[in-house]
Amino acid sequence: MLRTRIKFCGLRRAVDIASAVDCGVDAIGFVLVPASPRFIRAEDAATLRTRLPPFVSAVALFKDQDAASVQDAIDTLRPDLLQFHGGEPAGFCASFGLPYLKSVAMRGKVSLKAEARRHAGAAGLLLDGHAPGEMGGQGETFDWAALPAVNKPLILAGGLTPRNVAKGIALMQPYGVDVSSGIESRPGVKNATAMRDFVAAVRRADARRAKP
Ligand SMILES: O=C(O)c1ccccc1NCC(=O)[C@H](O)[C@H](O)COP(=O)(O)O
Repeated sequence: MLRTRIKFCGLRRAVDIASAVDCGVDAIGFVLVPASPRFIRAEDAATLRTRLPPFVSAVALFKDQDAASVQDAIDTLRPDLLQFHGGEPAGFCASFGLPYLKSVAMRGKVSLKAEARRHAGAAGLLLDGHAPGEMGGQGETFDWAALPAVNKPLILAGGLTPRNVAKGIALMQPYGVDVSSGIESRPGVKNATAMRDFVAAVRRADARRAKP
């Protein structure tokens, strides 16, 4: 059976980490972008990271930060995966020697094939609903349609909620889904019921996907 991978992003509280892990999430994103309302210091993220059991990954998010700040945060948090949300070139993203996701702002004209070529070294592309240059975590969807075949895992993000995630999975058949504001009470404060409903909706969509 297909299993859409699930990442919850922008967690800042131990209680939210515990709820997310209980739901069966695959990855937790820590937003290390100082301008974000979900910003968490790498030291605090490292403390929360100790609560992640085996097979739940820690993802460190950055947006247009300099190499020294990114490296400092990596040294402190020791994430499994990096996620770059700005205009970072492929060479910069790859220079830290860790697998990375590159976000693609889906507002405007985008060629996913060109992005996949540009970021040939990326572990995957994260398709987000905001405009180029904006921060992620805006709760904005984009025009969902069948995805072109690219030789990279594609992660659907941007404005997902427990109510619409099944539709996104059915239309786009992504490798994974990523959600932040759709499972929040307010920025950085997650809602346990919404987290549970989100995972349940993904699993129902997976069960439908598996049917011939
Ligand atoms: O969440 C932020 O504040 C943020 C700031 C700067 C760069 C990225 C950020 N978040 C990324 C994400 O949370 C997700 O990858 C994605 O954008 C989905 O967010 P949402 O539309 O709120 O579900």
